[in-house]
Amino acid sequence: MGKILNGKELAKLRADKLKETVKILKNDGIQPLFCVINIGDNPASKLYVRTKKRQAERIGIEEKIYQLPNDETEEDVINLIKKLNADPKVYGVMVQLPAPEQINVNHLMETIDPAKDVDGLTPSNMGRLWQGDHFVEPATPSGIIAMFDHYGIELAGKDAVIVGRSNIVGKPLAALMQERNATVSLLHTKTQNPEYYLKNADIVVSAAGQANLITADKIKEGAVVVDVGINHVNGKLVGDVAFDEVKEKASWITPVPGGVGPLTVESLMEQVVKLTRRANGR
Ligand SMILES: NC(=O)C1=CN([C@@H]2O[C@H](COP(=O)(O)OP(=O)(O)OC[C@H]3O[C@@H](n4cnc5c(N)ncnc54)[C@H](OP(=O)(O)O)[C@@H]3O)[C@@H](O)[C@H]2O)C=CC1
Ligand SMILES: Nc1nc(=O)c2c([nH]1)NC[C@@H]1CN(c3ccc(C(=O)N[C@@H](CCC(=O)O)C(=O)O)cc3)C=[N+]21
Repeated sequence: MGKILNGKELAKLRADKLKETVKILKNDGIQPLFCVINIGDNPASKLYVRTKKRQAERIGIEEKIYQLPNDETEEDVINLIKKLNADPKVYGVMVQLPAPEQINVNHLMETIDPAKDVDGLTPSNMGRLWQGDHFVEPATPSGIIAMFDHYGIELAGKDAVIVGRSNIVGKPLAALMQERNATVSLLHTKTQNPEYYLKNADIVVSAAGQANLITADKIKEGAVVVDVGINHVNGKLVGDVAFDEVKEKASWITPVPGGVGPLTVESLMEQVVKLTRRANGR
């Protein structure tokens, strides 16, 4: 039976350490502060923004939320980002995704100062990630790598499959895992024969947003299974993995909730502190 990759517990461990670092900064008069721009009234986004704020407060980080209406223009959001870029008290700027359709997310990402890019999603930081010379990492991939490190899960030479190729999860995670010498396949809805890749994978990461996508019959005995998916089925929060059956076949598995989610939030806080320190030359 698979052992549990306890993201919640690891997130707490890392947060306690980070809190100490923040305490030292604050003693020296440096207050880590980041801003989250949330456009529209997507209930899930509002929940995430609140979860982040709670976690930030626990660590001693200030989070300022800019809640914008659903019909906000791209130009207005860009102007807000420019204002935050210019504010020396602000060390991080991020846009909660998804954004309403009148907004081209790439245009927003191009506007965020790469030195304040806590989400690691600006073109230059995404580019650096693939060049192997990065400073910030997108939160979810960063949390997943921290989890592999903590539990001693070796990536070198392993066959890894990531289901989903989004800019916030699949693509940056592929960069980080291949940097650790895994051989990475990125699967998506046009993949001809997903079963072929999954059956051979030593490590499976699912970030598709489809409940029960990964069942026991699809994976290799002893695979490491990481579930990024967040789905609501009959009022219950589940991932992409059929947890009860897959845990019998996997060597390691993340639960949902309590797996990747808490690590995502914690990793974001790590990036806020990293950028705050860098901006202050420490
Ligand atoms: N726990 C956490 O911290 C986080 C959780 N999430 C969750 O992860 C999930 C993915 O989010 P996000 O990364 O934003 O991705 P998107 O929702 O933007 O995209 C989903 C990706 O999965 C692919 N996909 C969907 N269904 C299948 C399928 N049946 N077979 C193969 N590929 C499939 C899509 O392929 P195509 O490109 O061809 O459309 C696409 O690349 C969501 O449930 C989200 O809520 C996201 C971020 C953080
Ligand atoms: N610019 C941007 N960056 C993101 O990183 C980003 C985003 N936009 N948009 C949405 C997704 C999703 N995401 C999650 C964060 C925390 C949990 C989380 O804390 N989950 C808890 C459960 C929460 C609950 O009960 O609903 C858990 O899995 O244990 C989940 C998902 C970040 N995302």
